[in-house]
Amino acid sequence: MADIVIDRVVKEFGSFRALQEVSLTVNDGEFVALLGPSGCGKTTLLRIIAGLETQTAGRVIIGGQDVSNLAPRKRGLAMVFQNYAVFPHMTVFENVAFGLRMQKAPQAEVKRKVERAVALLHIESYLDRYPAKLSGGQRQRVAVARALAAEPAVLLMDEPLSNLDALLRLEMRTELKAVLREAGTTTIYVTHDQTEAMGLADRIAVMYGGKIDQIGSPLEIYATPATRFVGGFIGSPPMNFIKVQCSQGTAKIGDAVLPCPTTAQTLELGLRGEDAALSANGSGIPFDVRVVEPMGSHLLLTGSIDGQLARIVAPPTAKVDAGARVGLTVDPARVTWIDSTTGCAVARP
Ligand SMILES: Nc1ncnc2c1ncn2[C@@H]1O[C@H](COP(=O)(O)OP(=O)(O)OP(=O)(O)O)[C@@H](O)[C@H]1O
Repeated sequence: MADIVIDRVVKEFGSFRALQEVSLTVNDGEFVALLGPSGCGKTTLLRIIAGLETQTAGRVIIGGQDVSNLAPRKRGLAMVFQNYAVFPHMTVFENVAFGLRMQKAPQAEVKRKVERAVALLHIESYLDRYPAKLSGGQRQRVAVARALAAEPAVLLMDEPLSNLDALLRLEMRTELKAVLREAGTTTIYVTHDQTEAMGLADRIAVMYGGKIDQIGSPLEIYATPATRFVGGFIGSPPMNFIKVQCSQGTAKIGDAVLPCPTTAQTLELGLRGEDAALSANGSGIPFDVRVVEPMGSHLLLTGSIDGQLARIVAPPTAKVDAGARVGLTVDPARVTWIDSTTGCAVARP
């Protein structure tokens, strides 16, 4: 079993607390993405799991063994980091074969596994080259191939696709998911790209300010964000937050009436742009359209609801002009209610 338990891990750099009692369990064979904005502590947490950084408090347990104080190479894991460290004095073939050679794998097996990994990463034509003669993206692919070839039980990755162009990135993402699933590799993957996290991960841990704000499946964190931060960070366009007056369990916005929770003093309506529909007769929540952007698959409408910024997604052929006031209908079962004071979601009524 290669499950990973992160138990109340704290990391301080001088007086700055980069991680605040982070706990997380990654099941055997599971793919968990650590997602969050720059500086939220993703890389620090990954480096602590790898043993490249020492935690101030807390424990890391891999496959039932407390590895908190073990050297990185004794933790039985493979890593791919952003700076794609490859050995400059080795050819691509020898770089990719490195882990297998360390395992003393027979030559035929080394050849077979290297061939499979390089084919996957589309670097088979560079096998005899040295890293100095490769582009940054190619070197990054060598680093990923090297980690995959050794078929590790645990794989840690920090933005491994960040230097690739958009199309290759999409292709690699799909391939990586297929390969890791097939191999049953337990993976922790750091990214600030929500599309990458949503596409790859079984579960996503959304981090903010040295803490995990929410952990859940991509659909869970999209449909039921636990905090204002998660709602605004996940989804495109980001969730809209509209301050509303709530009285006796109902909120009135224009001629729309929504049931609202009574457990919070001040509330914000969290509304996904794609969960609002243009009403046929202009009734519902009034939305003042300022800019219309035809995106091909949809129209992105930016404007305001009750003077507050909102972005709404409309069908590509909808007839909407900048400057118009339109009405929006929403399904009360699809909105999120946020307690303005705490920034946390409260249960729908
Ligand atoms: N060696 C260090 N000394 C002091 N502060 C550090 C050190 N390493 C990281 N930090 C701080 O800890 C916080 C978390 O850094 P970390 O690199 O984990 O963030 P991140 O979420 O991975 O960001 P990015 O996506 O930009 O890499 C940041 O505020 C960073 O400035």
